[in-house]
Amino acid sequence: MKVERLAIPDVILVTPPRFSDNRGFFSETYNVQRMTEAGIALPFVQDNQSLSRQKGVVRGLHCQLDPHAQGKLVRCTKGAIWDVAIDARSGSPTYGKWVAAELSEENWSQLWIPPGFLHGFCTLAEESEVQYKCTGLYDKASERAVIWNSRELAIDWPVSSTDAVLSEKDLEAPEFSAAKDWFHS
Ligand SMILES: Cc1cn([C@H]2C[C@H](O)[C@@H](COP(=O)(O)OP(=O)(O)O[C@H]3O[C@@H](C)C(=O)[C@@H](O)[C@H]3O)O2)c(=O)[nH]c1=O
Repeated sequence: MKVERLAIPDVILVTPPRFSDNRGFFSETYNVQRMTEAGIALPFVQDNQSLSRQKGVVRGLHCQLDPHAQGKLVRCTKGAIWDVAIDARSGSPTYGKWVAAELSEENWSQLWIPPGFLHGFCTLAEESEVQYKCTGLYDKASERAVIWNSRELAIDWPVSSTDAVLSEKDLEAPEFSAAKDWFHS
């Protein structure tokens, strides 16, 4: 399995091998031993899947507060997304910094986003399907969001503000400064 630490080293991009033959392919998309060796050691308790019909759908930037904070292992099983992780742990040397990776049906990569990070993605193709494992259960009261195009983060999104498609809830989210006390490193 290919393992790459990104510019924020706690964020890890992994690419499990795919074994192709005349029938199609086989892949171990999660193996606790290999993921632990790669640095993804927390136990997962919930699996999620979402489908976004259009290109330019933006979901995020989301997190849950402690004790319901979630680490997420994200992959794209159909289409393609641009996946973003933002360090929201105040006191961290990379606080307020972001990293991104393209995840697609084709490149088969997965992005590990630890607890204490905001997460969001933008679809690069129609009918994009995203699946992710979470280390914490959904807890509605603990959910928090930051506006996707927060000026304070200057994320280099592959979609313009006029073309992006967001939920009403996400359009009402505050700037990143609202997140200053959400997590501590
Ligand atoms: C996240 C979540 C939502 N829901 C429900 C609430 C709501 O009625 C419906 C849709 O929820 P949302 O609009 O929040 O879905 P979405 O905008 O796709 O939210 C997701 O975005 C990405 C970026 C993440 O990182 C995820 O953790 C999650 O926050 O699904 C659950 O039942 N369980 C869950 O774990």
